[in-house]
Amino acid sequence: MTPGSFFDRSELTRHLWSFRKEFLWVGFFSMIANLLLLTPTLYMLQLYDRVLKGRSELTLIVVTLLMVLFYAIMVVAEWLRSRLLVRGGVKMDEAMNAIVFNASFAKNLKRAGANPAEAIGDLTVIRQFLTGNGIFAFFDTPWTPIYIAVIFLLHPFLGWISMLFCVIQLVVAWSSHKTTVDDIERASKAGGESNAWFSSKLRNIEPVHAMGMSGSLRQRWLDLHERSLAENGHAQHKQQRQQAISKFIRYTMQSLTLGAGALMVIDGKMTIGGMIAANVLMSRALQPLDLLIVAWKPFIQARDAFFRLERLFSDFPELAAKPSRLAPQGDVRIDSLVATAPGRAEPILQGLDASFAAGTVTAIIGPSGSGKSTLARCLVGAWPDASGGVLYDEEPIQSWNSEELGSHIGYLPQDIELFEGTIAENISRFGEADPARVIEAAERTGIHEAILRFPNGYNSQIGESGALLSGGQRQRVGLARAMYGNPSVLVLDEPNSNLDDAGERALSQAVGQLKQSGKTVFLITHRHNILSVADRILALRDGRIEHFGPREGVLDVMRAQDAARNGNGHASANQNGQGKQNGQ
Ligand SMILES: Nc1ncnc2c1ncn2[C@@H]1O[C@H](COP(=O)(O)OP(=O)(O)OP(=O)(O)O)[C@@H](O)[C@H]1O
Repeated sequence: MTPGSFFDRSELTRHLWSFRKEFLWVGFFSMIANLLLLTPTLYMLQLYDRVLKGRSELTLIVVTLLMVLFYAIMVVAEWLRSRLLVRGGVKMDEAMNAIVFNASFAKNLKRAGANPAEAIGDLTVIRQFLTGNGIFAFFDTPWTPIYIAVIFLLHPFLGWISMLFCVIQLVVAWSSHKTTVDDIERASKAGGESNAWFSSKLRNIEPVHAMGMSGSLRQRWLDLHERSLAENGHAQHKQQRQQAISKFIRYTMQSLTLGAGALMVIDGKMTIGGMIAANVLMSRALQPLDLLIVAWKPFIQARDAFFRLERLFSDFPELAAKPSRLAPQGDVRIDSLVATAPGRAEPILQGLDASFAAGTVTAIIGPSGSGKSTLARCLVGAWPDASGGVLYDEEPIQSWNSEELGSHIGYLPQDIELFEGTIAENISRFGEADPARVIEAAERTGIHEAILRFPNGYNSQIGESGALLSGGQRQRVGLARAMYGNPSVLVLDEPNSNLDDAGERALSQAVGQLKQSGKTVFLITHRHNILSVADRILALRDGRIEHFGPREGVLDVMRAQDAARNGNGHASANQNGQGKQNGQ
């Protein structure tokens, strides 16, 4: 069998198609389970119409044994179909999770504002739908007509009544679902918003406490919470009213079937056994319809999740692995680099050109908001929405295998961004830790001794985002992570912002060693004492290069400009050297 056009339309549908065998088996077991659901009806008919009339104990034993056997087969069939679906769901998850991870990773890198865990959540929603009870409704509902057909065999009048009742049941359940679904969704959204708001404030509890903000924040939360309570109350009220109506109609229908059967018995058109059997069959026929209505919402959620994932895969397809290359030598060039943040239209960097030879240290300076961190992100390829380019060894950064290149880059972001785990795991970038290299990196940043003083040394857990470390320790662990494995290029965004004098000395020493071993280092800083280790300075202003050249030359020009701004106009840039240089 080849996939039909629907199953051929995307990677996701092709994966679904690969589970067709499992679905066929589930259909087969559903058929057995549903046919054997007729067991109580048949048993009852045999008891009333054969055993009791004939007063035959042997018949009773035989039909009872058959009944037990049928129930056993039915239960095994139900168990097997559940097992198949659970296994299929897990297999589907396993087949898809790496692709979902990569695609959602690529999406988050491009659009920082998007819900980061949406795609993983979507995969879970689909798996839960496929392995939950809801999907059985879709396998069981087609059997409702069979039950009704058997009722028709008992008596056509009862058959018509049961058909009518099924339609009523569907209409009632559907209208009750329709009346309540929006309110339930609003209530759950309001609850989620109120909880999310509360949790986000708990994460920043210290300033809240220190600056006495809890009263006003509590008032804001109470507003949200009260809205959530009101929405919940409203939704529950509607749900209960609908449930009462449904209950009334269901009980009435059940008894009316019995009453109609009794009428048939009085008229001599049916046996008592038939009357009771029809009643049991009626409730069997209605059961999958009930389940179908309950399963409808998860089905819609799974369908939406499915389409979202399809869109994600088509927007961020798995790219063929880029060819392996030797480690970069460390020559970096930026070529007419125009870059902006994900989701922002106006460019932040406005056409930068510069080259940085291996074995040089460049300090990137400039006022707040001038684009230093943006340049750092472009240099490490974290913000790929750039035009122009960043080239490593004269090859565009996009043409490198990003995981391979990443192992040759050391990056310390401004917010440091450590991960929950041990110190050793963080330093070794959660790869296979080489203890000697972990220690070497820690020693370079001067934190080795401090780590040894922790109760579990390098195996100490650092908590979420490194919360159990001090600001300076976090920064040094982040620096050690950047230096781990001797990368060719290091981009350190404000590496000394939390360091004490000893830390700064260790950093300067480490940068000196990196330079000597031919590494290319970028230091983004507001603090001028670290500038002494830089060979060159690149000064940014409003996303453009204001100065770029040897350290002393640029510093002289800047001093002259400062002096001119402060009224000592005689110290001009021309007297003092290079002005804007080309970075040679
Ligand atoms: N994620 C983002 N989305 C939209 N705009 C951003 C984003 N990140 C930065 N910007 C904007 O880009 C500009 C440059 O920011 P950037 O962080 O690169 O500056 P910076 O020179 O590193 O500043 P600082 O010295 O304060 O860290 C700022 O105007 C900022 O508002």
